[in-house]
Amino acid sequence: MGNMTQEQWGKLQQNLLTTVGKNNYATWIEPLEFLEIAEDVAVFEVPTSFLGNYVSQNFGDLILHQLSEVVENVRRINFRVAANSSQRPTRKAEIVDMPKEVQKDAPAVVPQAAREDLVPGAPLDARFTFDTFVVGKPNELAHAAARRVAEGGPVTFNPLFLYGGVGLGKTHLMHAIAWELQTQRPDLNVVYLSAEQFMYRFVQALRDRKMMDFKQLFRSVDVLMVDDVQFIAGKDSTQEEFFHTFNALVDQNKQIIISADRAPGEIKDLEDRIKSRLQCGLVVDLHPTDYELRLGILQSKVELHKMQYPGLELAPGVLEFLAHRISTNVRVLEGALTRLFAFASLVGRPITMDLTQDCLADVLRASERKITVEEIQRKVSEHYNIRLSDMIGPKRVRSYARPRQVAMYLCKQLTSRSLPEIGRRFGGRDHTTVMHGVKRIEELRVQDGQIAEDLEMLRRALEA
Ligand SMILES: Nc1ncnc2c1ncn2[C@@H]1O[C@H](COP(=O)(O)OP(=O)(O)OP(=O)(O)O)[C@@H](O)[C@H]1O
Repeated sequence: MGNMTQEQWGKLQQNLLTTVGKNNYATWIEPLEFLEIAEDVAVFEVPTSFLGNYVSQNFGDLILHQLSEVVENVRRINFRVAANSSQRPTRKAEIVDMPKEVQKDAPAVVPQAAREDLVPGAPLDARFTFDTFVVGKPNELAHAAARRVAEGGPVTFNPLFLYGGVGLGKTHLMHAIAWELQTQRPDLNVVYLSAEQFMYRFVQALRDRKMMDFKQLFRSVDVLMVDDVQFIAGKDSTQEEFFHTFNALVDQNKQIIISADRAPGEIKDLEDRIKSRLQCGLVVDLHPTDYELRLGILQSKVELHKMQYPGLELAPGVLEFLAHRISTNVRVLEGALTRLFAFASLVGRPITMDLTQDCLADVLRASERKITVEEIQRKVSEHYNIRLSDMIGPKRVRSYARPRQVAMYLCKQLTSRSLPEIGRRFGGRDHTTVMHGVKRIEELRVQDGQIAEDLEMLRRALEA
């Protein structure tokens, strides 16, 4: 039988720190208090049984191995939960200044879902599966990446970062991944929640002095999905905690999936170190829908409505009309269809073109297409295969200058922006520069067949 002094345990902890990394160490090893070696069992005190179980499963062998180099005949480790652990004085990690989110952003009453201490995830929507997700050109890459992650195989890109405008299917894809993983890999602990819920839970843990539980909970998931991460921009303490959670999981090679309404680099008030972390894996965007995708989505949703309202007739051309006219986002498209079916069934008439126009007059008016300068810049930079930042930036080489002029020309043609306004959105250029650019493209349009063709293609893509 051997024994170990606190000093030896201190040294051993140092070794463990280098082996498991700073984050894991702070979360899992530091809270262990060495008590004694009784017979061949090394006994540690832990603040919660959860921590004990986790350490035992994930670091047990490692600790045992390192212990056996210092003391003879240790064969097992035992974790004893500290008596009165819930009333124990707060540990170092829990003594945190209340962040400003607590006073400023968090509501006085934390939503019910956020109070379920031991369940970090939010419920999944049963309708959001891969089966119901319609794939088209604008979302095929995001869909393929989501499918890959949903296989639950070795982590190849971490994180998967999905971004795109409102209502384009980010949440749908994330839920689909979660459903699929739950079926294929029930052994994995998959957690989905919005960045807002992450913040509520963090704030609640601070208030209740349960930061250790919070950290353990989030660091023990196998797949973490955080929706709408732009929400934590400007919320310093939440960002800080998110960053640590993120790093701890990446260190353990656990899959992370993040969504946002824009690319990581474009989220304002998000710390640079987080931005760069978010860009480390695969960043894919969901493009605005095109006509074919909208029609596909409508056709698939119509099947459900027909089941709900059997016998309701749908005149040919109505879906095509809606796909053409409502191009804002899928949520609006779905809402329009639901309303149309409900209305037709109430008045007991078939869904004709006339009825559609009556019933949806406001939606149709509201979604009259307004093309923005940003959309034009994006489409044109994609078309010429240059980065958006180079199009807007100061470089004057021909390979950037020509696309820039094309984009300026299209802004003049397709938006109601003035020349000085357009100049401002192209990196603060003068209106005379814009004027020159527009003139140059007008000339080239006549002389150069390729430019004329590019312009036509871009215009059609923007007006789709
Ligand atoms: N490709 C698609 N196929 C089928 N349904 C879709 C598709 N894309 C979006 N939807 C539907 O559109 C609605 C909005 O999608 P979702 O909530 O996933 O959007 P989001 O990108 O997360 O938007 P937000 O930025 O508002 O959170 C959902 O009902 C979803 O099922």
